[in-house]
Amino acid sequence: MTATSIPAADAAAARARLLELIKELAVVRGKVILSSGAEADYYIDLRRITLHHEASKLVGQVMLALMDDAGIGFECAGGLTMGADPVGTAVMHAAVDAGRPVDAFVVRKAQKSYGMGRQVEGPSVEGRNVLVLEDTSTTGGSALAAVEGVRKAGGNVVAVAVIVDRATGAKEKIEAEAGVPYLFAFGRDELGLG
Ligand SMILES: O=P(O)(O)OC[C@H]1O[C@H](OP(=O)(O)OP(=O)(O)O)[C@H](O)[C@@H]1O
Ligand SMILES: O=C(O)c1cc(=O)[nH]c(=O)[nH]1
Repeated sequence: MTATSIPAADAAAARARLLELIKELAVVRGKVILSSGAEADYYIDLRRITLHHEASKLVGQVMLALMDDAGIGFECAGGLTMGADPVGTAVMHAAVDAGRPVDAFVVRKAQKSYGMGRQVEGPSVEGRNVLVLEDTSTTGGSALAAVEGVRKAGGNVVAVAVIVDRATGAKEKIEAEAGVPYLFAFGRDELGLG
């Protein structure tokens, strides 16, 4: 299996169609309160994409191609529940379709106090190369919480990747605090939000 598992033309077509769908379905203009408590002029509701019958598969293909293009390999993919959950499973399915046994995982916001008492759910990430995913990032706080949870569980975080970057400092913060590369599939300029 070569590093690039999705043919370039297919990856480009998937990216173009996903961009169309994000613009059509996920971009909401108007005043909104964000997860951080800050106010913004627009919201990108990527749950309308990651849980969409057509877009979900494209998310997996686009994020896998993003990592392949950067030459970053990984064995597990996931992030902080819940925005990251369908991104992780989409990447898992795209990787498996390409013959690569990538597992997905979910980082709980708090460790479970009963049952297995885990914060990171799914096949173990211990000793494995882990890609931390998000649908989007503003302050980078959610992605950093996921990185912390994965590291506590013994995973080796190789990168953080998001579908849409809002250009609000998440890249700088994550790269400085987590010490791993931050990649994104689409910038806000491409969504007409620059
Ligand atoms: O970079 P940040 O400032 O952390 O903001 C980005 C986060 O905000 C949204 O999730 P939200 O916190 O609304 O929770 P949800 O995933 O449960 O919807 C989004 O899915 C990211 O996880
Ligand atoms: O910062 C956030 O809370 C946030 C921004 C955004 O565009 N989309 C989203 O789901 N969350």
